[in-house]
Amino acid sequence: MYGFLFGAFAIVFGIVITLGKWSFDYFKDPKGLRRYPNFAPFAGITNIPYMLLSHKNFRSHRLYELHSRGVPIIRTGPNSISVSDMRAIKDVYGHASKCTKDGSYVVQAGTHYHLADVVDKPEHARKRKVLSSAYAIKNLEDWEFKVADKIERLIAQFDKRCSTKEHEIAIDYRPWTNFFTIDAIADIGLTHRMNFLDNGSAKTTSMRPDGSLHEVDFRDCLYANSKATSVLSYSYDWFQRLTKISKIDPYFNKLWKLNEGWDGIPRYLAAERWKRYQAGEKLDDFFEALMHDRSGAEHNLEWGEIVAEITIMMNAGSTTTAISMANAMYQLIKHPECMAKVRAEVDEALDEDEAVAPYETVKHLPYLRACLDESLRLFPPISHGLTRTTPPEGSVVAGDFIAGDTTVAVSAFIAHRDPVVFPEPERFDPERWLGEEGKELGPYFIAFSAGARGCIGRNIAYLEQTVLLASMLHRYDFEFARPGFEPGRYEWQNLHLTELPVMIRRRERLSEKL
Ligand code: HEM
Repeated sequence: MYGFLFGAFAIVFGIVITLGKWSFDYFKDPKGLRRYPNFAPFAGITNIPYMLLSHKNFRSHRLYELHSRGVPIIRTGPNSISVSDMRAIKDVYGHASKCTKDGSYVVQAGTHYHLADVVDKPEHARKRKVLSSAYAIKNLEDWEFKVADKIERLIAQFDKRCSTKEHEIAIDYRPWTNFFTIDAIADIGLTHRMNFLDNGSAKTTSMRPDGSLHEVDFRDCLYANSKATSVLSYSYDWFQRLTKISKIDPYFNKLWKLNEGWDGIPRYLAAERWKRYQAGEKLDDFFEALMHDRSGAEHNLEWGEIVAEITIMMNAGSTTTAISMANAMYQLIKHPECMAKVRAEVDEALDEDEAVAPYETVKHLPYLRACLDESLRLFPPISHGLTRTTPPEGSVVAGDFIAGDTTVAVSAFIAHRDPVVFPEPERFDPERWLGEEGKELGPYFIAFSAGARGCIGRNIAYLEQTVLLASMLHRYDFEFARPGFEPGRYEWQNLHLTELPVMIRRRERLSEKL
């Protein structure tokens, strides 16, 4: 009885002390952050309101509403701010910026950092050098046949699912874009066949730490990680404890279990590829570039680092591009005048019976690229503000001095809606990207972030998106399976669209020839 009372008293005492300290820090305000409005009550005292926002809502949309009222800097947590002023892009992410990735990357890292979560600048530069040969445009064009192979497999599936005058079939385009990008990156990166396109499913093998294997769903596992970390990673100091505590909740418990399945997928893929490497197979892929440079000098990476790099490649290398492909198709179906224009451009460039668009032929089609960029502008697959910390001496961000070790973030979703740079920001308007005026938008387009930590996979993303979209539009007509369809949007670590139910028909001009 006394033990129970003592325990309850200790918990209440702990809560009171913690709340007291948070409030004391808030009013003491050593960094001068109280001058910025809180996005919600208590946001200046604790990260809990932002974590709740992240759990329940589209956080960048909420911040956008607040910034649109003419507030350039909003406090999102005791030590974090969201900035909508476009000058902040250069100050926070630019090559000359002294800001670095912040604690949210550190708490989510595994035993070894990978290219995307390493914070230390020299260590990042070392990794980027190793990986840049793998991601170089030269390799990329050599690997185009791997992408073309995936297009052929997708076409084989879509041909079977085409609607006809007699028989209408609705398919969800969204998962197919994911099967496509996962199959493609596994082949480019590891010469591994996932066969998701052939199977129409993301079932795959995961390896437990003890080496035993089990079957999991790639997308379910990866998205579970994305959902859980998009909430909990905003509490840096408490992340590990919250991860344990959150397992009491059935929702989070399920996510963390699925996340174990996710950890096992790159572990399995790395082990399989390693066996082939050990057996002396010479394969032309990303893994080979991880092992040694072009002259054959070994990189001698630790096993944990190799698995970490494969993890980020399979994650960042598939999810973002798949979302982007589904969004572009959604926008084009929704805007038939843009669809007609881009299709005319593609048809003009391709032979009538060409099924897979060669990259060389379609990569410079201006309207096709403009459609992709406009879709990325409106719904950037990484939409939330990427968190950076100011250097210890502080830094000027958008004209304001921000004290050292403060988290600052500019959301692509918000920046891309600045009406001065992007007039009528909610309008899908590919024309804005054309000509000289279009080129001037470059510094404000941050779908791939910017500076030294900008996306290394951008070339792969454009290769896959351009070839896929051109091939699809050349072969099929698309329409929403439900007239007036609008997708739901979930913002986890990525901004997902729920589904994209469409009907596909072989274009008459082409099918007549068969
Ligand atoms: C449309 C597709 C893509 C979009 C919108 C995108 C977006 C981004 C963004 C915003 C970042 C910065 C992340 C941060 O600061 O936390 C990033 C980094 C990165 N992306 Fe992508 N990405 C795409 C495709 C890819 C692909 C296909 C790959 C790999 C094959 C890839 C691999 C990476 C890696 C490794 C980084 C970390 C780079 C570094 O810190 O040096 N991405 N990407």
